[in-house]
Amino acid sequence: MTATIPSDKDRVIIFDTTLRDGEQCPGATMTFEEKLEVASLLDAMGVDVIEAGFPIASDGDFAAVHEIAKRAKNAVICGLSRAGAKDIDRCAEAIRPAKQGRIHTFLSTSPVHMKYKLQMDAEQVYQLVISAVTRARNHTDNVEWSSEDGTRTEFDFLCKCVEAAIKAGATTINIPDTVGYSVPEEYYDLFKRVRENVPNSDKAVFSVHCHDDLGMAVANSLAGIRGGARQIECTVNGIGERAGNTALEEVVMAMRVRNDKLPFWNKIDTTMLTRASKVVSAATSFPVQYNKAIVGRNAFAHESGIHQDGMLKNAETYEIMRPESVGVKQTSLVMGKHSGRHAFVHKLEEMGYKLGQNQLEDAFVRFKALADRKKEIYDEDIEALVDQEIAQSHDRIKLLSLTVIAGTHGPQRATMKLDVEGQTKIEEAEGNGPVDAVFNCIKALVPHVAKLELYQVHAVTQGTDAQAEVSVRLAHEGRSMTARAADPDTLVASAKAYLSALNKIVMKRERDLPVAEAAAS
Ligand SMILES: CC(=O)SCCNC(=O)CCNC(=O)[C@H](O)C(C)(C)COP(=O)(O)OP(=O)(O)OC[C@H]1O[C@@H](n2cnc3c(N)ncnc32)[C@H](O)[C@@H]1OP(=O)(O)O
Ligand SMILES: CC(C)C(=O)C(=O)O
Ligand SMILES: [Mg+2]
Repeated sequence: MTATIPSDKDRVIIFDTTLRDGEQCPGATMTFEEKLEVASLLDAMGVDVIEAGFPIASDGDFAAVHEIAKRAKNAVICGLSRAGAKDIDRCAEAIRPAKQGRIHTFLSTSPVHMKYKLQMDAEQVYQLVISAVTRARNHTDNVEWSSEDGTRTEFDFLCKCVEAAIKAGATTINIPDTVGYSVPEEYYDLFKRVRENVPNSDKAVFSVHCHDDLGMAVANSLAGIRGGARQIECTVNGIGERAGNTALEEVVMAMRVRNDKLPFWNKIDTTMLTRASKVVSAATSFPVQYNKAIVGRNAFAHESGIHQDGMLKNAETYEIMRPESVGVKQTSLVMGKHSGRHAFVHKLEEMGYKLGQNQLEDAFVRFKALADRKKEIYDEDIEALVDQEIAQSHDRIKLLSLTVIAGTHGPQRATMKLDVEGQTKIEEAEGNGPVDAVFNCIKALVPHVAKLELYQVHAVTQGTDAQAEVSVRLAHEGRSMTARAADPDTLVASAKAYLSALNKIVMKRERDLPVAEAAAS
């Protein structure tokens, strides 16, 4: 097999605008320190161009761009500016310390933007494109020009502006889908046609910049690359104006995983993607949706039994990339109501349990019952459940059912059904509180002289649906018997814990006496 050497013509420049377009979305403002942290991570991750801010916007934005420009080791540091002298000069000053700096100047070219927003005619816009790029070019030879609202721009006018911008010295031409309006075929076509129609198009790198208003930012970006663009403007976690920008982690992994259909490459160290996502989420306080591609908490998690079984047999059954490739330690098989026996056994083995077939079957039935009632099943839940299963397998007294009436109007009343050595017994009792009623039921069903020494309740995990773990200590014949039981219902856990302690007493004596006598003695 011959290894394919990636060629420069297929190299895609990753232009990250998390700190500029990303920060533009309401609520995502980052502090100076947070911006430095994000920039340093992007630089280390292999991002080619970091758009660090919009220097004319505020002194804070200027300072952040300036400091990032000083610190960047590898990336080109870029600042955004409108098409005016003041903006461009301020931007040039901000990026000055960078080893490699870029001025990114933009101007709207669509009829609606020109008429209503800029209140300029096409000729004025055309002249302003030339003067802005020329001014930027006087500061640096790395100039990007964007035709804002490019996808709603009249085609001939777009080509005319692009040609003029390149002639004036722009080295990168960005045609943004500013309002997320385009569809992949159309965006592909746009780049193909602009590059074919603009005579000097070979003198610039073309760039895509997509918004996700119709959920097509990633698909559109990749279509633009197929159409000849070689720079993708994107943000970590896809944050940005309105519905956001193209998600960096998604385009990067799409090109890695589907290189057969998208034969392009980039320099990103993909093992840093998850960390970048977490850092940006923390800096912006924007949570990452659980099912977000690549970096969502469920991106490598499986709860359904059929999927878990497949994953245990071969990871390729349900995963198209390895979690390690994006910096996630390992696939997680989440135990829940959709899990099956294969995953349950695997989980038990991981936790160090080896159960016999019958015990396993019982534990699985109880696990399913618990999962039906509880949103998240933690390892501690399974531990409590299996420990109980093991402890109860030899029990002489078993709880069959329990109903308790509690509330503000006492006395509280419990109805309990027990299996006592194979015999079903039912009793009803009142008490001073529901727990007392439950324990009185037990005393009525299995009369005994053991005294309750301790009763304690803990939550196994957090949340109002957490299992309650109850400890009970009974004093009998000068010795204490302690037992624990867990259940999402505190009263059921209380009954089970009491019965478990009682069972221990009974077991001690059962070789000599029948159960009722043993308990009564
Ligand atoms: C598609 C995009 O993402 S574009 C980038 C959007 N990002 C931002 O706007 C964030 C930073 N912005 C800001 O801090 C402020 O808007 C500033 C500092 C840039 C300007 O503030 P102000 O001077 O108060 O103007 P304001 O924001 O109210 O209006 C924008 C002005 O810029 C003009 N303008 C808009 N785009 C451009 C452009 N590319 N080139 C020149 N002028 C432009 C508008 O026509 C309007 O001009 P007017 O004042 O003559 O009507
Ligand atoms: C400034 C430009 C590139 C932009 O963000 C857009 O058009 O969406
Ligand atoms: Mg944008």
